[in-house]
Amino acid sequence: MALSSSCSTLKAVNSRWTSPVPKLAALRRHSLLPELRYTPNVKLTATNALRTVEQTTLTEDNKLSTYGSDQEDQESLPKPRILVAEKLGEAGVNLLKDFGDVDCSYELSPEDLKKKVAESDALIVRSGTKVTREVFEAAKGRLKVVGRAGVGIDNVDLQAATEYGCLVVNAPTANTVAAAEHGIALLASMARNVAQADASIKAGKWERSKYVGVSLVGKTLAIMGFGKVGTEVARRAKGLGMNVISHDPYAPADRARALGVELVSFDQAISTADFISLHMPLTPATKKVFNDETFSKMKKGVRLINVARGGVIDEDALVRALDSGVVAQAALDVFCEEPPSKESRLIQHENVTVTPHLGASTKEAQEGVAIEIAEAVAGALKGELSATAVNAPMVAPEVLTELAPYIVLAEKLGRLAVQLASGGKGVQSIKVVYRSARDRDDLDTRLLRAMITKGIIEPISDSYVNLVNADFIAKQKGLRISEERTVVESSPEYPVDSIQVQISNVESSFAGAVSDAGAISIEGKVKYGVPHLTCVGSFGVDVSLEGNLILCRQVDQPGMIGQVGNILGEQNVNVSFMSVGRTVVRKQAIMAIGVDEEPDKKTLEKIGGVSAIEEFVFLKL
Ligand SMILES: NC(=O)C1=CN([C@@H]2O[C@H](COP(=O)(O)OP(=O)(O)OC[C@H]3O[C@@H](n4cnc5c(N)ncnc54)[C@H](O)[C@@H]3O)[C@@H](O)[C@H]2O)C=CC1
Ligand SMILES: O=C(O)C(=O)COP(=O)(O)O
Repeated sequence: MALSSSCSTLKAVNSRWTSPVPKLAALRRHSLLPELRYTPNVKLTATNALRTVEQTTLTEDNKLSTYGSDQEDQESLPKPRILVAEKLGEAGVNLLKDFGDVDCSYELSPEDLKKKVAESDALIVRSGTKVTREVFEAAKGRLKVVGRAGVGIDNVDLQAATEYGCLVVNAPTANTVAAAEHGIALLASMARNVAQADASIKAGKWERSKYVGVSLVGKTLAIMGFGKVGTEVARRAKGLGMNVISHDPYAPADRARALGVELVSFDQAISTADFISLHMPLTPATKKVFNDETFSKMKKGVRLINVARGGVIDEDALVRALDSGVVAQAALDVFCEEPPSKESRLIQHENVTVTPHLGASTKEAQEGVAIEIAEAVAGALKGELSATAVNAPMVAPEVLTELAPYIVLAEKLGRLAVQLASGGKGVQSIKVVYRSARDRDDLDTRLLRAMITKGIIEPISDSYVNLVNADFIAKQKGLRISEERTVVESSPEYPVDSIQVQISNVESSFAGAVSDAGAISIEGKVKYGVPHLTCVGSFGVDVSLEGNLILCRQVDQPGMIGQVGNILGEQNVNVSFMSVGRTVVRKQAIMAIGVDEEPDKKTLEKIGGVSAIEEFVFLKL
């Protein structure tokens, strides 16, 4: 099929892999993600552009290499090669075969995987294949898409993928029910000793009194992480007559209420539950969150189910809790190391039931996941935008160059705003106000909005947010993000004068950040290319957004800067910036202090102990 250079439909673009196409350059101009396909050695791609922009090193060469030249026209193009490295449902494989050359090679050694990716345009994996930096290095730019046939992407080195310009997509919805059902299966079989009794009877024994179980009805189940899987577990546990509570600092209370689930604090959840089921992602904040200290707060005889990720539990501490009887039983589908060592005391413990990461392993889920990932991978190879892309912004290079410092500002404002929110209600309603001298059509705020969303969501989830998936993720998380433009009389040479992020209907950990209108409100500007915080609540400040930040609200009186500066100095914490903002002289002021290091708890307590300081908060940027 021949295409003229005026062809602009996606359908025409899509035919590129299935039939000889003479005018490659024409297609490149119309593809939504052209750089994913035709520039194996590009320095800047849709995927790595953001990283490049964050480092503000976009060069003219980069731009040229992204879009190439018309000299690369070819007479015909081969089909893309897709390496499927783990068992994938047949429907998905067939879908891929319609589109490319599919190589299903399972259980490859790391060395063989590296050899194969050098000849593959796409790679599809589940949780058993580690897609490391070495894999991307070995691919030498050939690998354009990695598809994770499932939710968790902790086995893919996303930073390396981004650096190598490789798009990563996942299949976040098709295995939700399967994971929830497995959680319920483990809950019920653990309570009734099904696995232990089965092993006993097969060993020729008949031990009826040894395997007396516990009932579920009327018992309290704490669901840690009220996301897609947690919600489905709650629905099912309710049907079993259990009293369901949940801890999820970011879940909307109305969604929980609708299911008759009470959202409670972490300590309340673990100290009152008879059963605890884990459904939070593995993030730096949740790593080993179940440890000696938290086990000691649990009700003696609690039962634990983990279908999320092994890394949220300190496995040695769990063995100690099982030995002491604090945890009566545990049912585990996931482990810090998979497969776990045969000698693992945890695996061998008589009160532990284990399955080999089977949460997503139902016929139905695997067919669903296979189709979801096959469509995402094929779509990405065709140059379409993917709703489940986890690392791919796509904006014209010249727009990226101009927006670079504002992108950094936007993410930092999002990150700061969410850290100022507290209380059990969850963040739901966010308003972004851009003040700009530009015409509406002349300012593309998608990337800025995406970065604010990223800043808000990333500290509380393992979702990776970018231009492609920001709206999708925000919607999934129940976030409503509205944007407003205010025209100001400044120079249209600069795209944005200021960005304000407001979060309404939440309590704040820092009352000074709440505006007269009752919303958490912070505003920032770019000054000399550097993002600055310029307003907190009703207080004007001016502090560069680098390192970390301490905000103090105090009585406006002399000597405050000195006192706090001395406390930080004594602990060798370097102050990078300091700014004081006040509304009425000698009444109240806000002090914004930029610090290079993270002060320890004692230092922060000392700051809080200064008599004129009414409140303070430490924020990570
Ligand atoms: N065993 C298996 O085969 C499977 C495991 N999973 C795993 O289950 C987990 C949950 O998956 P989904 O529900 O699809 O994800 P999700 O993103 O829909 O839900 C995660 C929830 O955890 C919450 N959360 C974040 N930090 C938290 C914290 N510190 N404390 C409490 N809650 C917190 C989030 O707000 C979110 O609501 C993931 O880690 C996923 O990889 C998912 C499918 C199958
Ligand atoms: O989707 C997930 O996060 C899972 O843990 C499922 O993993 P799997 O695809 O079965 O290896």
